[in-house]
Amino acid sequence: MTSTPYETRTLRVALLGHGAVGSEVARLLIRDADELAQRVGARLELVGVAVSRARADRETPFDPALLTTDAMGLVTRGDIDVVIELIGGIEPARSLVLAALESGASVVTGNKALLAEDGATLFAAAEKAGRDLYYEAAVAGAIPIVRPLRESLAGDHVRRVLGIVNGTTNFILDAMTTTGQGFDEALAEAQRLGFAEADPTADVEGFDAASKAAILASLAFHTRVTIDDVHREGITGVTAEHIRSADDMGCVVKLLAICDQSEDGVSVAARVHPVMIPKDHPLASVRGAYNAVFVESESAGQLMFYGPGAGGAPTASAVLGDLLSVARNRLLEVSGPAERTHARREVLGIGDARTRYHIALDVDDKAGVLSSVALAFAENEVSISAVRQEGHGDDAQLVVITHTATDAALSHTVRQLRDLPMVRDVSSVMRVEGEGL
Ligand SMILES: NC(=O)C1=CN([C@@H]2O[C@H](COP(=O)(O)OP(=O)(O)OC[C@H]3O[C@@H](n4cnc5c(N)ncnc54)[C@H](O)[C@@H]3O)[C@@H](O)[C@H]2O)C=CC1
Ligand SMILES: N[C@@H](CC=O)C(=O)O
Ligand code: NA
Repeated sequence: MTSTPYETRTLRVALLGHGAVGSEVARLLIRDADELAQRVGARLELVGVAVSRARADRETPFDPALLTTDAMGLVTRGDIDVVIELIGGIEPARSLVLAALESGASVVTGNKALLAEDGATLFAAAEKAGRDLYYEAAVAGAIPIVRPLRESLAGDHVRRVLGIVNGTTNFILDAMTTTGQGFDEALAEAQRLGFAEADPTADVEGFDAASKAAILASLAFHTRVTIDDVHREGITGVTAEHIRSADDMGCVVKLLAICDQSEDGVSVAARVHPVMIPKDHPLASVRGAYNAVFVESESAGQLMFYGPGAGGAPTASAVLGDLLSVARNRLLEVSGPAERTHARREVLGIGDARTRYHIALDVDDKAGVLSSVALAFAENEVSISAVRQEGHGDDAQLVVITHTATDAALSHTVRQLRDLPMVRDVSSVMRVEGEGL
C-alpha cells in the first residue's frame, strides 16, 4: 500500500473563541502551516473561527471571511474534523462540544470549568462517537501534566498530586510578597497579561484551581471527582498581615491544590486553599504566573512538573500539541485513551483532611492565657508544635503552629478558642505544608 503524501490530505479545523488563547492558536496555525503539515502528515486547514461579536476592526492572520458568530452552525456543518473550543464557561461551550462530537469531529479544549462540572457527559459522548476529547491546556497551561497522568503514568499507582495550578493567584501572591503590591493592582496586571479568566472571580475565589484539582484527581485516582467534591478556598481572605506573619516564620503564602489517596487506597480527597510553606520548599520559588505540580506514585516516586501555567502563547502550545495528536489519530482512524473512572473510590470531604495549621489569636495579656489555650488544643487532640507571643497589652497575640491534625479537630478547637473569655479573636487560621517549622 502506498501512502498519500501529506499535501493531498487535509483535516478541517474549526476554532471557537478568538480571545487570549484562541487568537494565539490561530496565529500559530497560520504561521506554521507547512511545518505542522509535515509533522502531522496532513494539512490542518482553518475553516472557521467563531466569535461572540463581529468586529470590523478585528485584525486576523486568516481571511476575515472565516469569522462567524454562528458557532453551532460551524460545528454542525458536517465536514469538520477537529473543533478547538476556547470560549470557556459552561454554556454554550458544553452544547457546542457535544454537537461537535455528535457531528463526527474530535475536540480539543482548554475548558477546565466544563470538564470539572460535567466531564462525564463529554467523555461519554466522545466514546460513543469514537472521537477524541483532549484537554492538556485545561490544567497548568503549557505544562504537560494531563498527558503524563493519562498515558505515561497509566501503569503506576499515583498516591498524591500537589501543586500550584493557578497562574493568576500565584502572580498576585508573588507580587504581594515580593513588591508589597496591592491585591487589586496585581489582579489588573494579571488580567492585562491574559492570565485571568473572563470572570477573574474564578481565579481569586479558587474555582479555577478547584476545577483543575478535580481533573487531576480524576486522572490520578481513576475515580470521577467533580468540582463539587473539591473543598475550595480562594485568596481573597489573604492579607498583608498573613504574608508578614508567614515571612516571620520563614514561609511564603501559596494557593495549593492537593489531591490525595488514603493509605489503604479506599478513599481520595481534593482541596484547594492558601497555605504557608517554608521558603526552602520547591513550591516557594514558583514565581509569577508559573505553575508547578508534584506527583507521587508507587513506582516512579516523586515527579515535578514546572512551567508557565497561563497566558495566550504558553496555553496555545498545549492546544497545538493536542491538535497534532488528535489529527494523527484521525488519519489513522483511531482514538486516544478514554476516561477511566472504574476505581470509584470514595471521595472524602475536608473534615478528614490531615494537615498542620498556623493559628493567630488576639488574647488578653495576662497569666493563665497560654494554659487555657493549650488545653483547648489538647482536648481536641491537636498537638502543638510551637507557640510564641507577639506584642503586649492590647496588642498581645499568640501564634500557634500545630502538628498534623484533622480539619474537623482543628475546626472544633477554633470554635472552643473563640468561646474562651481571654481570647478576643481568632484572627487567622491557615494551613501549613512542608517540614521544618
Ligand atoms: N488565558 C489562559 O491563560 C488560559 C485559558 N484557558 C482556558 O481557555 C479558554 C479560553 O480562555 P481565554 O482565551 O483566556 O478567554 P478569553 O475570554 O480571552 O476568550 C474567550 C473568547 O470566546 C469568545 N466567546 C464567548 N462566547 C462565545 C460564543 N458563544 N461564540 C463564539 N465566541 C465566544 C469571547 O468573545 C472571547 O473572545 C477558557 O476555557 C480558559 O479557561 C486555559 C489555560 C490558560
Ligand atoms: N486563569 C487561569 C488560566 C490558566 O488556566 C490561571 O490564572 O491559571
Ligand atoms: Na497543561
